[in-house]
Amino acid sequence: MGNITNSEQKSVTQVLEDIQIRGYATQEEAYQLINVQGTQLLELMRVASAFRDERKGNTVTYSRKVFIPLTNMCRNTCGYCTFVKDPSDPEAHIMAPSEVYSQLMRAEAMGCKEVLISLGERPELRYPLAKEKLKKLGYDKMLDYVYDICQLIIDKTSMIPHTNAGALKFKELKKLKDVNGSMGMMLESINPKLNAHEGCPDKLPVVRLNTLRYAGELQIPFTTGILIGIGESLKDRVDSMFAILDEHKKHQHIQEIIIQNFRSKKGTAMGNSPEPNIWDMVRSIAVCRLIFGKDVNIQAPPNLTPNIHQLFLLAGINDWGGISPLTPDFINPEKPWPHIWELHRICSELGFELRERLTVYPEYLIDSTYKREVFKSRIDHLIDETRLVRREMTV
Ligand SMILES: O=c1nc2n(C[C@H](O)[C@H](O)[C@H](O)CO)c3cc(O)ccc3cc-2c(=O)[nH]1
Ligand SMILES: C[C@H]1O[C@@H](n2cnc3c(N)ncnc32)[C@H](O)[C@@H]1O
Ligand code: MET
Ligand code: SF4
Repeated sequence: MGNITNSEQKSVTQVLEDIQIRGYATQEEAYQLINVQGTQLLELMRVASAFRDERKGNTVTYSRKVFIPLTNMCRNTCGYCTFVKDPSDPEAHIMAPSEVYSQLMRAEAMGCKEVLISLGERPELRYPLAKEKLKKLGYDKMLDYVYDICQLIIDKTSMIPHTNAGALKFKELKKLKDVNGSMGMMLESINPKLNAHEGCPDKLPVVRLNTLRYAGELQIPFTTGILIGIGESLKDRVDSMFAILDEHKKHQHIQEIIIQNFRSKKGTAMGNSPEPNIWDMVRSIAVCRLIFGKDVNIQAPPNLTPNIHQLFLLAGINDWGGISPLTPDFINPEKPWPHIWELHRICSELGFELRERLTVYPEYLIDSTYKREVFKSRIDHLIDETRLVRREMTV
């Protein structure tokens, strides 16, 4: 790790000047910046903020969404997750199409434009009971059901699906691409040895990185990110960001990076693990901004750390992600969304303007191979509604 008192190293001020001139940070520079303190931290935040301002102006966005937790059964057992339920748990479920449908109707009436489908990964491969429940709905594989639910959303509503089904194979992504505006999966961390991910085949970094690569090859506008505070080192944080950058450089498809803080929950393997502090978040956001440069969209969830939203703005985010007027964050249900008017106030106090956006960022609709005519007209219509500035849309 970079040691800021090492006489052979450039000063933080010098490093930040170099980054400003070049327009992005190198890996060595990021190692040096990920742990800065005091005034140097303020300098880091100033440069990260300036990068954000240069391309995003004072606009900060959010997506008005409804969350559909299609199933909470999962073949993984992440040490931080309370969303996952064992099939023997009375709360374990697969949502029936009629349940999904009635939520969709409510969401549309409330002005939601994104449907976030988020679910446990491949439960049918681990649990006979999950397989049986799925069979009753007429499916062998959970992902085939996901496809049909996305199709239902397209057919019956004006909302746009965004699926986060975790690690997926090329063929699975290829199929889901046609029925999603954008898709997502958190890398979590590049470190393959975290206790948090013991016994989680889908959390192996190589498997997650493959998913990022396939999504790139398929030109799917993709949301990914890292979890802060699950046992990774500071170096791991930087390395995770560079692993994402490598994939993005190949295919320019990463529409958004989420810097998400681990929240410790009773009853989980990590129930007694310490949570990251706000400065871990601030440094990670600012360093991420400097690594990825001015164009990238950086999101930090507004419900996982109440009361310090303005620090995230000063660290360089330009997005709050999905906020729902209807459903809780099922992954962190004990953390309510701030009211949208409250977020408006928080942003405007610092001179930022909060605007609604769609699940897919308009500048990422650049793939002329999209055969998804349905999304083009829908997105045109919704963009008018959200007052979003259309930036060089080519479709
Ligand atoms: O409510 C949530 N939304 C999550 N979202 C949705 C996010 O807030 C936005 O609504 C979408 O990414 C659209 O930009 C994710 C999306 C991804 O693609 C990958 C991971 C997440 C994680 C969360 C999450 O933990 N909670
Ligand atoms: C959908 C995403 O939610 C995140 N996730 C799951 N559990 C937690 C938690 N306790 N705290 C913060 N984020 C969490 C993971 O990063 C996953 O990829
Ligand atoms: N299981 C998926 C993942 O971890 C999405 C939902 S997590 C509660 O990436
Ligand atoms: S975080 Fe996702 S992959 Fe991990 S146990 Fe929960 S639902 Fe499964």
